Order: sequence, then C-alpha cells, then structure tokens
Amino acid sequence: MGEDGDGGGARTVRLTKVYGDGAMAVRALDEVTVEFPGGRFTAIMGPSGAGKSTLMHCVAGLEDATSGKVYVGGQELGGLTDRRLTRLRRERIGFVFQAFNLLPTLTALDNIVLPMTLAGTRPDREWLDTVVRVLRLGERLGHRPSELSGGQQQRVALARALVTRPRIIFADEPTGNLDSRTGAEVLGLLRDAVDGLGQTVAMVTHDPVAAGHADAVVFLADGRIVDIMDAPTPDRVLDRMRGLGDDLGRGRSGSAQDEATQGEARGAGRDGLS
Ligand SMILES: Nc1ncnc2c1ncn2[C@@H]1O[C@H](COP(=O)(O)OP(=O)(O)OP(=O)(O)O)[C@@H](O)[C@H]1O
Repeated sequence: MGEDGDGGGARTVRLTKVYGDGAMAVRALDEVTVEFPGGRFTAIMGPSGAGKSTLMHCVAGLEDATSGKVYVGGQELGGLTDRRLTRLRRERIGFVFQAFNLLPTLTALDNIVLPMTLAGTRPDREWLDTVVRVLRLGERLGHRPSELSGGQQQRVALARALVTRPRIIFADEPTGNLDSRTGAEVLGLLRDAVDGLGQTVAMVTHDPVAAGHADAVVFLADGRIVDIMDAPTPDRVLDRMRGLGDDLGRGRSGSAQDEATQGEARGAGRDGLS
C-alpha cells in the first residue's frame, strides 16, 4: 500500500549485531533475515536474551547493524545520513519501548504530541481524543511522568506512538505493565491501527495471549529466527515456546497472560538489559 512499493513494512537481510569485541563479544543477532510485512501485525517472541529488543532497535534505526541490511518501507537504513535517518524515524516510525522515554518536565499531553511539536505539525484532534479515551488518559493529561504510575506512563508512550499514525509501529512489550483490561484494549488499538489504518505493527511480547492478536509470530532464539507461525493462537504459541525450552509464558508480563497460563506461573527475572 505504500508509494515506496514495499507496502510500508520493514525487513532485514542477514542482519547481524555483535556487542563488544574479543572474548567479550556477544552475537545478539546472527544473520537474521525476516520481514514485517506492511499492513500486518507481527509479534516477536523468544527466550530472554534471544535478541528481540536488539532486532527491534536495529530495524527501527536506533542501533547500527554490525553487518547485513535493514529496509524500512523499501529504504535501506545503512545508506542514510544521520539527518535522513532521523527524519525517516520521525515521519514513519512510532516507538513504544520498555523505557518509556517520556520527558520528565513535560505533561502527559505535551509528551503525547511531542513528535508533532518537533515536526511542526498539529495533531488530528479527533484521533488524539480517540487515543486518549481508549487509553484512559483523559484525567491525566496535565500530569508529569513522575506523577503517573508505570502503567499510565506506558499508556502515554503508546499514545505518543499512535497519535502521528506512523506507517510502522515498534512496540517492546507494550502490555507489560498494564492490567489485563487495559492490556486487551491496547492490543485492540494496535489491531485497529493495522486493520483500520493499514499501519504495520511489530511487537515484542512474552505473552501468548498478546501474541494471539498478531497475524504472525516470529520466534527468535540465540539471535536466530527459529520459527514463524501464521494465525497464532495463545495455545499454539505457548506450545511452541515450551518447545524452545523457554522460561517465558510464565509470570513475565502481567495478567492477560496469566489467564492463558494459569498454574504455570513461576516468576522469571529480567536481565535488565533491554
Ligand atoms: N548494549 C549491549 N551491550 C552488550 N550486550 C548487549 C547489549 N544489549 C543487549 N546485549 C546482549 O545481547 C543479547 C540479546 O539481548 P536483547 O535485549 O536483544 O534480548 P531480548 O530477547 O530482548 O531479551 P529480554 O526478553 O530479556 O528483553 C543478550 O545476550 C544481551 O545480554
């Protein structure tokens, strides 16, 4: 659907990312070739340390690849100057990351419209109202991040990503801090963004129920793609993750998942790196 002939999606070709060097080198991504097709909702899953966040950061142009290529909407990121990369990120990409990256001195509303303020454009009032209503932020718009709960900060970050209607949204555990009802609404909003607006969503999650909202799930392990599942259901996703010997699907990311995995809970710690 894009004028770029690449459907507004993103893809990688033999993307490799190595952190550090010598004996300390960590191969976070090892020749990953994957597509996040335009107008589709793709979930990314895999054990802790599999490279999920690294993949998102590289595809979103926030980190350089060590080797290989990344294309967003047909544009190869490696060929861009910093300035053009910044512009592409601002104009085409919405981010919701685990660190919410909200500016502490701005109110929730100012944080939400910040991308537009930076770009010198104005938000579509009706869409802004819809996003604020669905994310139940109406009462909180005048508050600063420090006056908001983790879940509220998450919703502000999500609103900021949605409000510009970017072609592609990268979300790193967007429901991780939310209660199950708000989590389900957020997933519904991402689904609507895909179905109603033709946006592209790539979402890292540990939650099989969240992944069940996607059109496909990409499974990563040890920096490699090990499987791709179309039309995922929570049960099939959970089975596949168990097959990866994973510690996930168990108490990692909140109540939506607990509904699917009752009896499985056995908390798993984060390594705090992502
Ligand atoms: N900045 C960094 N410097 C060094 N190593 C890193 C860095 N970021 C990530 N890594 C390492 O790269 C590997 C992949 O990390 P990444 O955060 O992408 O995994 P993940 O699948 O997102 O994990 P999680 O589910 O725990 O968030 C891990 O071994 C991690 O320790």
